[in-house]
Amino acid sequence: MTPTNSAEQALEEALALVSRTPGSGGDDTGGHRAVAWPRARDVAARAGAGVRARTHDVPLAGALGEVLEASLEALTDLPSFDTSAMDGWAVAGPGPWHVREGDVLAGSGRPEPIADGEAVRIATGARIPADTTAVIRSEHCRETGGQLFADRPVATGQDIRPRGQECRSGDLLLPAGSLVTPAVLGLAAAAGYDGLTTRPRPRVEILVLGDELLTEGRPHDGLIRDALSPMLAPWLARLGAEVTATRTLGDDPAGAAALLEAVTTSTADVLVTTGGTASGPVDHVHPVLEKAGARLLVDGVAVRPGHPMLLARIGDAADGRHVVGLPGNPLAAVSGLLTLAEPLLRALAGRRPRPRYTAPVQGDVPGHPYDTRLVPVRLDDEHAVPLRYHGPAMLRGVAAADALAVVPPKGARSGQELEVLDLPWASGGCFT
Ligand SMILES: Nc1nc2c(c(=O)[nH]1)N[C@H]1C(S)=C(S)[C@@H](COP(=O)(O)OP(=O)(O)OC[C@H]3O[C@@H](n4cnc5c(N)ncnc54)[C@H](O)[C@@H]3O)O[C@H]1N2
Ligand code: MOO
Repeated sequence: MTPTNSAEQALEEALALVSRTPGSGGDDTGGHRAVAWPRARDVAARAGAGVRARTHDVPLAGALGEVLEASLEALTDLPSFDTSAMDGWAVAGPGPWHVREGDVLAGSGRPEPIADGEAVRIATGARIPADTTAVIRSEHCRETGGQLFADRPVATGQDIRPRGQECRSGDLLLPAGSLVTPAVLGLAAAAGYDGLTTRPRPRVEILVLGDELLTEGRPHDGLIRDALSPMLAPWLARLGAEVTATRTLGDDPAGAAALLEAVTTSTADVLVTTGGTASGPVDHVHPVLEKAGARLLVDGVAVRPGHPMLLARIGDAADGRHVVGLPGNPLAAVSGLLTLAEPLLRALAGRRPRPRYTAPVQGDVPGHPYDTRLVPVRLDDEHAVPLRYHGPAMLRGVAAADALAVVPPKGARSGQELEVLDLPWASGGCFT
């Protein structure tokens, strides 16, 4: 073919540079370049950790799901004044007490000091009048004839939360590196913060490759619905990414040129591509990466499904951007998300690796001779229960799943403990 425009010319040049095809996935080993599944995750995590950290100052609500760049130190004592822990009466000295008119309410100014032998009605959260010796809950006393009588012994200091009980101004509340959860937002607000300094979410651009993809209606005439665009943006957001765009590119030269353009000029921290990772006639990902001077960090993983997945870096380790190439088969793409995208994004966001855990599998699970398998499972109280419809092109199993079980090469016996990768919505691990 003679290139007819610059896009085609760029593609021709890219293809001319290719000296190899990706790991020949049709063989039993997943191709000689395939790395073991645990190593692929490790490489992805290290790649993310090697990138120079960015920080930003955000209003509290914007920090949810991000990681604290600096330690969180209290800007105030907590509580910041002596506080009533109950609705009832502030009293001074031994009873019975003479009832003073007026209520001491939460949020009001400094109350008058209380005289010895006096009681004043007080609300939970109100400032304790000076010289108060105890608070008596309303259900533990009676008021008659302007006098207050306690129904039970009164201990000095009872139901008073003293200033600084939880922390003093300047105390370390949380170390740098902590994940900002809803509870952390609450604590930060209580401690006087309006905003936080955090690591921003990694920005991700999604490029869905394929000529056969429909964006609406039913499949027809050899065309199929694009199952990945609707799935990937929310999934990546649950993994902690800020998804800047999802674009669909054709398998034609213009699509390849657009891919090259995105790989070389995108401002996203991570480009996630789908499809085009294998060795078909229009599988452009490898040639385009080569043309862009990308360095392949992972080129095929010994995992089923998903073995043609790849991870590449554009630029140097500290300031570079990454490309995660997900295979086009939808469950294979999920496998790539959990194998490469998740550890990479966690590390870029400054988050710790996810805690590992295992569950005993229900029933024998066949294995691949050499490769790890990721199998959709439901989690009941005791077991990981493998689901049907786990073929590379199927989403039916994973859509009903809580997690993917990691089945080692050669399979697992019933009851064997398998590592379990929670799906983000099942574990609630990210707050988006
Ligand atoms: N000769 C070989 N052929 C293939 C190999 C191999 O090793 N040697 N590996 C197979 C495996 S395994 C996978 S996985 C796929 C990976 O293919 P690509 O990443 O190049 O993806 P495509 O060829 O573009 O598509 C594969 C498959 O997925 C469907 N697809 C693609 N995008 C979408 C989407 N957005 N929504 C729904 N379905 C999508 C596409 O129609 C194809 O059916 O390669 C095998 N071949
Ligand atoms: O490995 Mo492919 O990823 O089986 O679908």
